[in-house]
Amino acid sequence: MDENYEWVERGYGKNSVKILHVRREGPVHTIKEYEVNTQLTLNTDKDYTHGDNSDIIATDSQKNTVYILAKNHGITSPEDFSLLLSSHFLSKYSHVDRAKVDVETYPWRRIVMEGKAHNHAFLFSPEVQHTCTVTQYRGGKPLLSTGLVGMRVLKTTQSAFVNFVSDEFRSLPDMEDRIFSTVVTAYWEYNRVDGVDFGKVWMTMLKLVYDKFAGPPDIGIFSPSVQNTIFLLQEAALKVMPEISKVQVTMPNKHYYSVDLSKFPEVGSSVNNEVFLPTDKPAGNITAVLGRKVNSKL
Ligand SMILES: O=c1[nH]c(=O)c2[nH]c(=O)[nH]c2[nH]1
Repeated sequence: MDENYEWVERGYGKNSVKILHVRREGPVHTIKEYEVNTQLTLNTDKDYTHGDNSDIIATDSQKNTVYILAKNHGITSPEDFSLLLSSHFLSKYSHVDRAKVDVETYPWRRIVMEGKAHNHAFLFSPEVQHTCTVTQYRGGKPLLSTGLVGMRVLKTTQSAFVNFVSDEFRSLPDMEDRIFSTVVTAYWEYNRVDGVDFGKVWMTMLKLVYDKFAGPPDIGIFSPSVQNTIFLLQEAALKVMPEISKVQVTMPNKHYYSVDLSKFPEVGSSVNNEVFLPTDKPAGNITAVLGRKVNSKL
């Protein structure tokens, strides 16, 4: 390669390897459906610079690896499966410098009929997506991040937005009681992967989203802003899950504006707290990453 150039990024793999794994324990079956991306970075660049393929682990072989490891080891969680794949690629091929694996899960849920869980029938339940990414360098610890993605929620009260900057650009009135709707996305990084129950962490994060967005079923929880709700969720997540090092939460503010019906005499009241205009775009884009301080004891 010309001495004026250097690699900024390099790697190759198979994207969107679709797999359904069925675990059969007598009549009770359990399924996992995933889309897996693999990416390997080699310690040589001769494949790119010289057309020398002798070190290439074909993307087709990477795809086969996904199926073979699933068959031989089973699948418990996307995190465990990604870790299995990344460590396999590094231990099997000594010329692989970095392995990266992404998993997107398909949200199947066991069907429950009259309170009884079905043995082998499932419902596609796309309320919330579970994703994860593992990046592992040779000789290094795997860096694992999990995503809780696309969870659309709405509440009709216990949300306000007042006392923000008032200047010549402001048209929004103070809102003491408004609709709050968002699509929650949370990504969190683990500070360790050994002995972690990833399924339990996932369920805990889901419960915290309910706790901090919705609150108790009868009275809810007050939100003075999307920013504050994001922080309360992040703080609670770091508090109750020591295995998490940082958490990014994004909550686009999907606005619902009260329709102005004040000019219509046939509408008895000038107050309208029933009819709203859903406004998906533009949406407020509110996000933050909260991490632990270096040397933090918590
Ligand atoms: O919770 C909110 N935060 C904002 O920053 C903002 N900006 C806005 O127009 N509405 C809202 N709501």
